[in-house]
Amino acid sequence: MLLFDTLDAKVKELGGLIVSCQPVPGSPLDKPEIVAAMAQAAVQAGAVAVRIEGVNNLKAARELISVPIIGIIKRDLPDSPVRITPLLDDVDALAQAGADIIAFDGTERPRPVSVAAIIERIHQQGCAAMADCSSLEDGTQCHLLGAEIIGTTLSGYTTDVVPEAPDFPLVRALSAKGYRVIAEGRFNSPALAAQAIQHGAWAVTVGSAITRLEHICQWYRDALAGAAV
Ligand SMILES: CC(=O)N[C@H](C=O)[C@@H](O)[C@H](O)[C@H](O)COP(=O)(O)O
Repeated sequence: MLLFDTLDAKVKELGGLIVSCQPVPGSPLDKPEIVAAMAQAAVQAGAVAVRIEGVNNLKAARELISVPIIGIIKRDLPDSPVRITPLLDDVDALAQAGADIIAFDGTERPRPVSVAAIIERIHQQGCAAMADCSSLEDGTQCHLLGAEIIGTTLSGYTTDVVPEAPDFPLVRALSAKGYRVIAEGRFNSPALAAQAIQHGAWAVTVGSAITRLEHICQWYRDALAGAAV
C-alpha cells in the first residue's frame, strides 16, 4: 500500500508519534475548528498522523493537514458495548470525510456488524483498517481478517476497572507476531511512549496527555493536593 510506504518513511524520520485529537465531550474545546487546529499544531510539531473522532471534526482537520488521518466514530448503542465505528454507515461516512485509515472496535464482543464485514467495507472504501484491540486473541483474529494495523487501544476498557499503566505485555505480544502495532491507551508521558517503541510498537498514539486539557489539569490538581503540607 502506497500509504504505508510514505508513512513508514515518516515514522523512521520523525519517530512514530500519532496524536489523538479528541477533546473531552462537551468541553469548550469540543468544536471542529479547535480539533482541526489541534491536529494542525500536532503535525507542525512532528506528529506523523492524527486520530480524529466524528465526521465534522474530520472534515475540518482534512482541510488543514495532509498527513494520514485515522478516523473513528464513537456511538453508544443500546444493545452492544462496542463504541468505536460499529456500523457500516460509519465507515462510509468517515471515508467520505477524508479518512485514510479507519479504526474500529476489534474486540470479540456482541456487535451489530461483524469485524469481517467492517474490515471488508473499509477496504472497499480504499482505506486501511486499524483494529482497536484488547487482547492478543483480538489482534490475531483481526490480523487474519486483513486489518493492516493492530492497536492496543481497548486494553483495560473491556472490564470494570481501568488500570493506570499502559499494557506493555500486549504491545510486546502483538509485535512479536510481526503485526504493525500502534501502542495506544494511557501512554501518558514521553518516557512511556518511548518504552512502547522499545517493546516493538511501530508507532504510539497519545491522546489525553496532549489534547485533553481537563485530564491534564486533574493530574496536576491531584498531585498538588497530595503535596499539600
Ligand atoms: C478506550 C477508548 O475509547 N479510547 C479512545 C479511542 O479513540 C480515546 O478516548 C483515547 O483517548 C485514545 O485511545 C488515546 O488514548 P489516551 O487518551 O489514553 O492517550
